[in-house]
Amino acid sequence: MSEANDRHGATAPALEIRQLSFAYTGRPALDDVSLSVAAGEFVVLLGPNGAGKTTLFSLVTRLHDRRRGEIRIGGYDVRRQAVQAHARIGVVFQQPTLDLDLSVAQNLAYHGALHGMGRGEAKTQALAQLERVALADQRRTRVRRLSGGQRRRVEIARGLMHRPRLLLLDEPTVGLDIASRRDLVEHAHRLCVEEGVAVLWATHLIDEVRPGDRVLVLHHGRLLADERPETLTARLGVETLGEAFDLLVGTEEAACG
Ligand SMILES: Nc1ncnc2c1ncn2[C@@H]1O[C@H](COP(=O)(O)OP(=O)(O)OP(=O)(O)O)[C@@H](O)[C@H]1O
Repeated sequence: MSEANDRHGATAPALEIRQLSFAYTGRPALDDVSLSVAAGEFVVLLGPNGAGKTTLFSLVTRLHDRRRGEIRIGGYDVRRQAVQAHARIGVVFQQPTLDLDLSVAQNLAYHGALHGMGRGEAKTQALAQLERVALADQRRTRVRRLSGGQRRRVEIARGLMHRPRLLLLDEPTVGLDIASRRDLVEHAHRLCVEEGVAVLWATHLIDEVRPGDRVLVLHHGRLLADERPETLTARLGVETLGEAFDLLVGTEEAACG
């Protein structure tokens, strides 16, 4: 979708957050967070439980809205230009949100209708996205019969049906085995390279970070690092990203993996 870029210049980031702060009934959950994700970029939002990752996603998607700061998607302000902004986001939530008693295709058709897509367009997009995640031949299967990894792939296909430029994934590998986790990480990287989709991947698992990924370390609602693993380890004078993470957030809260 180049419309946002046409209007806002080719350099409009897929996501831009400026000085974002948010509190749940007086308790700060995000404190002055600024970040930007370029078009087609893969960025890991790494933080232990309670760091504020889900809260940040909730503010981008406007599940919560009482906050300070600015959020733009593809150059569009999520409050003042909500329709344009939200047409450009796909989301895979931490908790699975598929209807287990519907088929894969029915789940995707429902999403297409929610996004105002015609039936024909929704069907075409659903098939194209299911092919990308190698699940086209399962489209008539009830979701209940799929494995955890397959369900997550269906959610990614669904999140991309309306052709967003930014895909938010909130701990998408929770509960999956190692091979399925690796497949999902690889798939998300391919989306960036082949489709130009920007991906913000939230996790507490260090082993989901790949060399070359940009890593945002979030802890107690504050952004403590925004750099490549190799830059971060060199800056902190340690060997591994795990050691760097321990130093930043404290060993007692260190991510596993
Ligand atoms: N609805 C809520 N009401 C009050 N406090 C909340 C609410 N949701 C989250 N919090 C608190 O806000 C902080 C950030 O939580 P958040 O869920 O955003 O973190 P997270 O990084 O996504 O963690 P996790 O990986 O455990 O989901 C935590 O201290 C959490 O207890």
